Amino acid sequence: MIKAGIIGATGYAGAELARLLLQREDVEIVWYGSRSYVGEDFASIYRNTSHAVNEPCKDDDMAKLAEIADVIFTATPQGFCASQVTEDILSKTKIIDLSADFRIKDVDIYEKWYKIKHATPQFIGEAVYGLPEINREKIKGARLIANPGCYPTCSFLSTYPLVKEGIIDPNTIIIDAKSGTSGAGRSAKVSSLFCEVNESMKAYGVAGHRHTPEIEEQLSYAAGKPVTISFTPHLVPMNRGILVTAYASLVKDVTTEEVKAIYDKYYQNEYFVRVLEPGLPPETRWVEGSNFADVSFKLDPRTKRVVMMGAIDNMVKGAAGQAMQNMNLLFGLPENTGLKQVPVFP
Ligand SMILES: NC(=O)C1=CN([C@@H]2O[C@H](COP(=O)(O)OP(=O)(O)OC[C@H]3O[C@@H](n4cnc5c(N)ncnc54)[C@H](OP(=O)(O)O)[C@@H]3O)[C@@H](O)[C@H]2O)C=CC1
Ligand SMILES: CC(=O)N[C@@H](CCC(=O)OP(=O)(O)O)C(=O)O
Repeated sequence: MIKAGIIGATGYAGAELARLLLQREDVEIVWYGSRSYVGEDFASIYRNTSHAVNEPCKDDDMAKLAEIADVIFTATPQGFCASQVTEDILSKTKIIDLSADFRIKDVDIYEKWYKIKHATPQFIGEAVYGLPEINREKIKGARLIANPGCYPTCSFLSTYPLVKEGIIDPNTIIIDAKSGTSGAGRSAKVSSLFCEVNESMKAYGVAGHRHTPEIEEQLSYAAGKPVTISFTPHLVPMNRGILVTAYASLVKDVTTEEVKAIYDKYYQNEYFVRVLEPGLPPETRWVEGSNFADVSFKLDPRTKRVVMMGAIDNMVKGAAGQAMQNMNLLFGLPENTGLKQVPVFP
């Protein structure tokens, strides 16, 4: 039995993780961590877990949790995990951090984009970027996993094969992304209110969203050289889902069949990445509630560009599902254990 603790269980990502972990016979959730609801029944906050959970929320004491948990998930705001982790904790348990604290290798870049001082930069080097499709072997032996951001997961999976194969000029990549409102978390903010979001759409974080350096870093590894991209996220009036439409200039003449063969080369053995027929646009509704990432592309000979597209559920492949995929790897289990859900529709 894997004993798992969730700090930040009362947030959207943490509660989604609890929902996924509760379906498993081989995992026991030993800690539902919270800031605001300590002592209150978790199932009274997330009533979808009534009859499945009979536990009060606990605090966010990572050191205490490390004494009893085989794995700790931190689904907490930026800065929390970095402020808590110690060598002692890492010697007793494994940490999967859903925040951005350990995703970016250059601490100066992290501090510049997140506008907070990193409390434990000594652990950044050993943290493994938890995108299993790319870093599977490294993840298996890690103590500290940096679970990727939702936009970076979808952006990277959509563009990676063509960057890796040198088919496109990576410095011409423009990523247009849309997210459902759950991506903004559960805490009260004017920008997340019903009347602010419903029946409207807007770009935000234009030319400055903090996921930009995370996407650039991962694409730079794939390209083998520094990559600078344009990334514009949009907030759309739906609960879940991320849709990416990315554009880049082709550097050689390629056919649709050749590009499809490249996507298949990288993803045909990936359970969670579904390469659609060329030109068939991914839709968020076909991945909702699942850990799947649907990707596709269309060549545009007129502009000599390719349009790369992807869809994920921000709460699952973009957060909790990917975290559980990483946990499976850490514990030597088949990667899709507990994650074979067919997407919900309608
Ligand atoms: N939502 C999403 O789609 C995704 C989120 N993430 C990341 O996951 C993390 C959680 O996001 P999300 O669930 O959306 O956020 P929420 O705002 O919904 O939840 C935040 C959680 O952290 C707790 N918390 C708040 N402040 C503190 C603090 N100072 N110290 C400790 N715990 C605290 C909250 O406790 P309480 O409410 O009990 O006070 C709550 O459980 C973030 O780092 C986010 O960037 C990553 C990918 C996707
Ligand atoms: C719609 C919305 O607001 N989305 C969030 C992304 C949340 C997330 O996954 O980002 P991190 O894990 O990197 O914090 C945002 O743009 O900040």
